[in-house]
Amino acid sequence: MESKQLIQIRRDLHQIPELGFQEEKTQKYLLDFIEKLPQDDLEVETWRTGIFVKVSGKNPKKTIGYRTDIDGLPLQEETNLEFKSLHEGRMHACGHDFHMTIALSALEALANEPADDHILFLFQPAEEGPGGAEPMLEAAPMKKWKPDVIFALHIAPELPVGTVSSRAGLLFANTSELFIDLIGKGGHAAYPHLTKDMVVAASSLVTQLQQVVARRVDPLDSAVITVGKINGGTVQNIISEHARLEGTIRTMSPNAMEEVKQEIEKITKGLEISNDCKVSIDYGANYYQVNNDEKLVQQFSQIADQLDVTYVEASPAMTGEDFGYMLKEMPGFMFWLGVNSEAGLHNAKLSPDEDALRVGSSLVISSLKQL
Ligand SMILES: CC(=O)N[C@@H](CCC[C@H](N)C(=O)O)C(=O)O
Repeated sequence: MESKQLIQIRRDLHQIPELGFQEEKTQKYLLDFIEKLPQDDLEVETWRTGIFVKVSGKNPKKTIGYRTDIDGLPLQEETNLEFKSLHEGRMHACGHDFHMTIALSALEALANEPADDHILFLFQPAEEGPGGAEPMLEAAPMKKWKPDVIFALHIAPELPVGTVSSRAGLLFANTSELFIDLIGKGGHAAYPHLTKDMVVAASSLVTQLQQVVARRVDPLDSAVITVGKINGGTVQNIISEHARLEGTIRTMSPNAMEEVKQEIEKITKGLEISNDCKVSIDYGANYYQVNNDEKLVQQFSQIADQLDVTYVEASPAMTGEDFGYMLKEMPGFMFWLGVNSEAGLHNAKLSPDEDALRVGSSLVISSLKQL
């Protein structure tokens, strides 16, 4: 696909970001594109707001899967791009517009000239939440066309264009969302002794949660607890009877995740006693770690080399990806694609360099033909 078309597709998709399992316009855009491709070797099935596309191989010995995520984030874009998001409070701030464009360009190349092996493209909803990969694995088309190996990419703002990065073994962390509600007793700001102030309890809880990471997790292992949002109270002179924390937990092993959760439960039990309140915890969506297959990563690094793309050994990251569930079921890998943006992932000013589309596209097409 020409650079001009890659850029146009990316910009079209950038303008219509939608949240997990609400990607109706995105699905329609993708289906319209797929419908215009040569259909001889294609089979297409929709699943919720996602899509499976199988391209039959000429001399198949296996099926290679390629997955892209398709959802956006609940974030108001703050770039001045002429093609900025048309959806208020929604943004492709995690690069899924890039991911989808590269998948479409690879699909077009394969539909025009099928590889030897069967190729299965997965356009997966809800990566940012509540998680589309795990239920998509149970979908009938996945059972029917189950890949032998599978791979995916993620943009990396901190890497220059022309660079990719990956590693054998653990690439992305285990994640769990964290929602904590605290219920006490509200009242007049001047009579705190007659209330159970949940703003004070929530503040203390945020600090105590950081102690789990600093004092409960083995320093040679690692974990993150981030509280991204706190809600509580109505006005300045009313003591709040309710507060809510929203956050995420990240660990390098499923065991560490269980340990962190047990510690959080102990702390909240203590908080109930010391603040005379009720605390409830909801762990929301949980993602399994991304574990890359050593042999496939090595093959991929050689393909990058052939295309004069610089391959850099990655360190494990605390980002999460529900693609980890797919890698639990079949061998494969994920890699970072350098897109050189000063603003990082989940930042309202993220602006990846569109030259990376060409690099990603040629790498994915070559990998689909050679793995
Ligand atoms: C690549 C990336 O940024 N992924 C997200 C996955 C979100 C998982 C879930 N909603 C959570 O917040 O735990 C990430 O935040 O790492």
